[in-house]
Amino acid sequence: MISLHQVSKTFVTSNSRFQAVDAVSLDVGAGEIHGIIGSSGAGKSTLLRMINLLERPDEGTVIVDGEDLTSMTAKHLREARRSMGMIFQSFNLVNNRTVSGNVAIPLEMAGIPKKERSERVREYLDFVGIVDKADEYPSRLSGGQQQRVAIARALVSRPKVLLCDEPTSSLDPQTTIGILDVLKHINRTFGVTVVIVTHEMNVVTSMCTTVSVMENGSLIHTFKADKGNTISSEDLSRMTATQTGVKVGETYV
Ligand SMILES: Nc1ncnc2c1ncn2[C@@H]1O[C@H](COP(=O)(O)OP(=O)(O)OP(=O)(O)O)[C@@H](O)[C@H]1O
Repeated sequence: MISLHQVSKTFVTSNSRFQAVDAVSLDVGAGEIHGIIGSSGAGKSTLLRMINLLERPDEGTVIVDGEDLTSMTAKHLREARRSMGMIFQSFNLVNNRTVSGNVAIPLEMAGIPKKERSERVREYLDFVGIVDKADEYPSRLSGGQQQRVAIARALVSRPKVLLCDEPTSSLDPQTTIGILDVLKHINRTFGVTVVIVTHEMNVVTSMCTTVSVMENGSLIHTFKADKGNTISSEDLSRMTATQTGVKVGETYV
């Protein structure tokens, strides 16, 4: 479903250059839940953002669902991006729009008629369990509820891929479990391929079927779970703390 081939990214500022991602190749199969772990600054978010070309790689190719995003025109890329949803640690909701108004944004941009828009918004708010909050504003919701709105907004275009950048890092453990359940449910119900950047051990062990470990911009290891299972903590424990950047509570494994 996702194939990154030798992608690299260097950030250039007025007085420095920093290679965040260095010739990484990665394949994520359809229906997988793929974790990206590694210590802070290893290049995880940059790699994730290259999948939908929020960061355009300096070199290499990005192929999603058989299409080479790196060689597309801007118009074609905008269309291709509709098959990829994305959620963030900080939710990124529009505060002066209601919950429904937020979820409707991708449908408005795609020119979906109002009646169909309302039905789809309701369907996905129902799916994430917050249809009763449809007319509230984001500031009146808890962090977990806000992330559910963001998930509904990412799903409403019926994407094939969901990119998650530390989606539970600002949530408490109980709320995290609820959000992970929603993400697993999305994967099982719609067959959506999920790629998730995380620092949290329970995210990896409770849902990931494959995991990439990044260090200094390179992909240094990939784990695959046994068929039908998720990655075990024993597998991860073979890596050193600095390599995985994954923590249980405050303890790195
Ligand atoms: N837009 C940018 N301009 C300049 N440098 C950047 C930019 N984005 C990222 N970087 C640098 O690239 C490196 C990798 O960043 P990235 O966010 O991908 O790491 P990460 O592994 O996700 O880190 P963390 O776990 O702390 O979020 C960091 O040193 C960061 O400062």
